[in-house]
Amino acid sequence: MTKQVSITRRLEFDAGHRIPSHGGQCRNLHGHRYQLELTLSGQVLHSEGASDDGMILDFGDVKTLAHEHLVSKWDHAFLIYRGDTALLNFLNSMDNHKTFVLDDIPTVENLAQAAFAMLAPVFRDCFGHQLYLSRLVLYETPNCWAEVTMQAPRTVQD
Ligand SMILES: Nc1nc2c(c(=O)[nH]1)N=C([C@H](O)[C@H](O)COP(=O)(O)OP(=O)(O)OP(=O)(O)O)CN2
Ligand SMILES: [Zn+2]
Repeated sequence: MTKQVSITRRLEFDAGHRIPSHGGQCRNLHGHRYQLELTLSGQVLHSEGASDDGMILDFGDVKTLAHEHLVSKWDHAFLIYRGDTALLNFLNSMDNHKTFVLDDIPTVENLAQAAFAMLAPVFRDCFGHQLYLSRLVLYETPNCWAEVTMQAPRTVQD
């Protein structure tokens, strides 16, 4: 059996959303402080004297990349389904409103999948390290979350 090593970095951001078809409270405009956990799996670098010796990827680089490719786009934005047209038209009528349009309703399941699609290519073998995004967990509240996992690509398994 092959040993697998992983690291996890947690990030947080605030965003607004609504689930337009929801039968309960969630159809109302509201927001969450989302918590994101990114787990990266791969080879631990052995390069004596290098800044990232002994690491899969420097936690600082995980944060920088996640911020650039996801958190900066979603933090303090309203995450809206493109089919939620009345609200989308209203948000578009506001000067410089930060709105992020999604192809699916912004449930935590769909947001986690969208985040995974945005981040997986960013971390795949980044900086020439053999690594990949193996798990993403998105907490909508302390009690509610969704998780996306991915098996090792062949190059990392072998
Ligand atoms: N499967 C899903 N169910 C619900 C989602 C979702 O994205 N996926 N979203 C919501 C609401 O938007 C909200 O995020 C959760 O609200 P709630 O159930 O009230 O969660 P709390 O943690 O605040 O509940 P407490 O009972 O106060 O702990 C609803 N459902
Ligand atoms: Zn919500």
